[in-house]
Amino acid sequence: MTAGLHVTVDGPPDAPVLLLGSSLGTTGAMWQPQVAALTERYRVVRYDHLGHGGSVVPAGPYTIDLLGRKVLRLLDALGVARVHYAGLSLGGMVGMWLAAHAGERIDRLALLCTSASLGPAEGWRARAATVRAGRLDSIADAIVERWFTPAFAARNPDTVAGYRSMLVSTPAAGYAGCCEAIAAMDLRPDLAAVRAPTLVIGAADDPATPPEQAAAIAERIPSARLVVLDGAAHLANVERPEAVARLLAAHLDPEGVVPR
Ligand SMILES: O=C(O)CC1=CCC(=O)O1
Repeated sequence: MTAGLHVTVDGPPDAPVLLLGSSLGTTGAMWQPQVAALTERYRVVRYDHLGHGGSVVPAGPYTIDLLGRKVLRLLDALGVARVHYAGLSLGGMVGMWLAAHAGERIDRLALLCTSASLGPAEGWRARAATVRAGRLDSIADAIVERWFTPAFAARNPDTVAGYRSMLVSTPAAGYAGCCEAIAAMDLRPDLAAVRAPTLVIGAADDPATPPEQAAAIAERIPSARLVVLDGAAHLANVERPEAVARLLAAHLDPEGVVPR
């Protein structure tokens, strides 16, 4: 645990740091499909959001600002001045906040299956209340159904079960606190301040943060490029592991060799 956040670090110690932020109800383990490819060139640091995985669990509600400031404290504690950052969904929301509010710390940015404003707020507050009442398990199937396409889920029942298990292991206060952060979030006015070269990845079959949300982010960030992946729902890095690894590698090092 560093600065209250659980981190997993892989890759060469002297390589540039790539910080990975995961989605609501997952941990840094969510990024496992990309770790082998990305550690060829980067020191890959995966952190668990506040209230998730092995990180500390304050009572909440949280805000995106609070989640972002925790990441800045993490970078300070790790002694890292500047990083590349890739985040999926909630991880992307924190990434937008970091790039807008601490742009000097973010080199290149990748935002996957995320949104700058994800209403309706009442829905997120109702989900937080359900989870605070101890009923995350009762809504887990409906949540996970949006993470994977039906075809992928039919072919990979064990993978889906593993992610469901990650979801229901999330501390209730942490999950609810992050739902409340999303309810209160509007990052749209911040996006014009993002200076980092940015890759925005949407997924054609993502019902949680549909590709229109990715397009809306890319329109507002001055140096953004948009890619929409087909054959994937919300956890596009799990359904399209090689495609996501290649897109990230090419974006982070445009002059470099893209992994096979
Ligand atoms: O799990 C969901 O409901 C979809 C989602 C929204 C933000 C996030 O990180 O995941």
